[in-house]
Amino acid sequence: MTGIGFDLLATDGRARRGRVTTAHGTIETPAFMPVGTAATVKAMTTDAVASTGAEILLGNTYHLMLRPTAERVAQLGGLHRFMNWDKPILTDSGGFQVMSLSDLRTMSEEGVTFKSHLDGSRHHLTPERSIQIQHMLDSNVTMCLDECTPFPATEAQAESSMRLSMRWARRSKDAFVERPGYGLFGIVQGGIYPEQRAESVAALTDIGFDGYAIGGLAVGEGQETMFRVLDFTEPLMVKDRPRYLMGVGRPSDLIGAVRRGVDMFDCVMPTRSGRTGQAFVRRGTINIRNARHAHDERPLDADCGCPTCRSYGRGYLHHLFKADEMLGPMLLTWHNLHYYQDLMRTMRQAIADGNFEEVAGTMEARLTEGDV
Ligand SMILES: CNc1nc2cc(C(=O)NN)ccc2[nH]1
Repeated sequence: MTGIGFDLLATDGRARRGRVTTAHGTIETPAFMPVGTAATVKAMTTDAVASTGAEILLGNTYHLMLRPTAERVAQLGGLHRFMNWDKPILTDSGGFQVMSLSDLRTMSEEGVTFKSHLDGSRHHLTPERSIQIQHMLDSNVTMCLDECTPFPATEAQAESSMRLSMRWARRSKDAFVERPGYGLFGIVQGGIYPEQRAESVAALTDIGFDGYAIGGLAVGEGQETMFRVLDFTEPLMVKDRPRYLMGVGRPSDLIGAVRRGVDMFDCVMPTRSGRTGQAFVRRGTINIRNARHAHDERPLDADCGCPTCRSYGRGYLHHLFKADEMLGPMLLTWHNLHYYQDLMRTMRQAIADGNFEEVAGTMEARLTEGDV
């Protein structure tokens, strides 16, 4: 196997059931990737993450290049060894974080220069450097360095930004070291504009990648617009390679995007909001800090089999958050990641069974029931 393998196992409408094969194991798709920003999925051990059913994690190049540096991670055996995760890892290119976290950024044809949000030190990221860093991290899935076009953007701005990203995609591909079980994904840009998205898909397909991400979404455009962009972009994409929708999303986003042919997702929602006391459940969301949970001995979700729901009541979880006890964020993170994996597992089974629309429709209806 050169690069990353992908088998399309079943389809149901535009929804797809597949399997990605890497040097560190396989990933059943549709798949959700927990975000492990600084070589840790916050508040979780890697064993706990594996117990939720996650088969692949996301690492952030921006954070790791600043601290502890890619050289240090390589010296300590690569990201798998460093963080004790022996399954697949996808790393992003750093581009999105540079634009959203760093200070004093200057963009040029060459790359992006920025100051670290940690200590103000200056750094330079080019397609070549980003690919090299991801190689040093021993990432199974490397992402091209691109520019995530801001929202809103005029069509001319989206076109110019996308074309820069396509030139960087070519440079990323030229810098990538091919290894069996390791792959490089291109990233489709083009804003909300059909012609720009089509040009980007064609440019990336012509270069040739192991998988294709859809970038530039979940940047404030709203769910309806995001789905509309998927509706005219996904049909243009090759069917024999994974599609990865970056930064998405809430449960209703995941259901709608799987329905539209997306295979892979990453999002900080289950982990970040878990740490703030927000639990995702089959009937919507619960903010455990709300006083109405103080005396409630029920679990977060009666249909959930996670360690949190098996052993702890809402009243206890409410107490942990009010007392600012670290077990609170741990237990809610664990529940949310488990729930997200249950959601993906349910969708995988429904596509294989040929009843995706019925199952998805039922889940979407329950999500709006509220009063959880
Ligand atoms: C949370 N929303 C969100 N949108 C993203 C878009 C990109 C992208 O276009 N990278 N090239 C990356 C991460 C994202 N996260």
